Amino acid sequence: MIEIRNLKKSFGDLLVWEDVSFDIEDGETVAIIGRSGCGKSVLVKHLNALMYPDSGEVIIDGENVFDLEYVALRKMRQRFGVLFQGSALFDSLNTFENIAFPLRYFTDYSEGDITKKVEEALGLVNLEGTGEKSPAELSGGMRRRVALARATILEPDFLIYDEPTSGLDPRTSSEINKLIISMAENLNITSIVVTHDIHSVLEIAEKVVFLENQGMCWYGTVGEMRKSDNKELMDFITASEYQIRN
Ligand SMILES: Nc1ncnc2c1ncn2[C@@H]1O[C@H](COP(=O)(O)OP(=O)(O)OP(=O)(O)O)[C@@H](O)[C@H]1O
Repeated sequence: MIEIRNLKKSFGDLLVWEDVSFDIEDGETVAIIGRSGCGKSVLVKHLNALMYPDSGEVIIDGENVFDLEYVALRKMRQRFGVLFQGSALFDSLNTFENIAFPLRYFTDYSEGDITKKVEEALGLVNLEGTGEKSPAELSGGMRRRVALARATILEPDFLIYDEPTSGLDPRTSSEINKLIISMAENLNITSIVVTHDIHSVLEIAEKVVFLENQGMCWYGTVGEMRKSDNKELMDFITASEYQIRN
């Protein structure tokens, strides 16, 4: 479980947000939504202490991540996988080597074990037989799936998705959303998804954190969001041009 308690972050005179508090239960999928620049990416960087707050705590399984020393910090960070915006694959490596990269870097698995794990991972994202292809030969949706296989290859407890469907057409976005759900279920991963895409939120998330006006404007389940009369939240959703009340 991740407990976010009274977080405040500023950069010089710029207050990004303050008093952000919410919980992420094991195995659940939480969406972080809000306008461009409201501090979604900054918030998720606090979860594994890639950024430190002005004040507040992030408690993972009882320990405040901002108190951890080098070895414990490294260990905690290894519990996180990240799916970066735009996939961030290594163009010079083929699909197999992109997925194998974290195994080569962080483990001492034999070549046979690496091959077995990468092939399993390719199967999980429905990309069997594409190991030899370079990222340039893949479609946007396929690249996203390779990135997902790479982000999960070390079997993280927590997976941060930064705009996982941005730039994809609705059908491909839906395929990625289904994979996010199946990854969460099959690998028992707790997922934190930064997104502008309300349709994705409705498809994949159990809880929603809405950032606005330098704070956490609304937090609740997707079911509660459908019925909410929070004006800022409704304005944001309406602006997203999606009728959730239908
Ligand atoms: N390292 C940094 N130093 C200074 N300011 C920063 C830094 N990182 C982010 N910011 C500022 O903090 C604010 C929040 O940025 P952040 O990237 O978290 O927004 P976001 O909600 O993820 O936006 P988007 O949806 O456009 O990706 C922005 O004003 C940004 O310029």
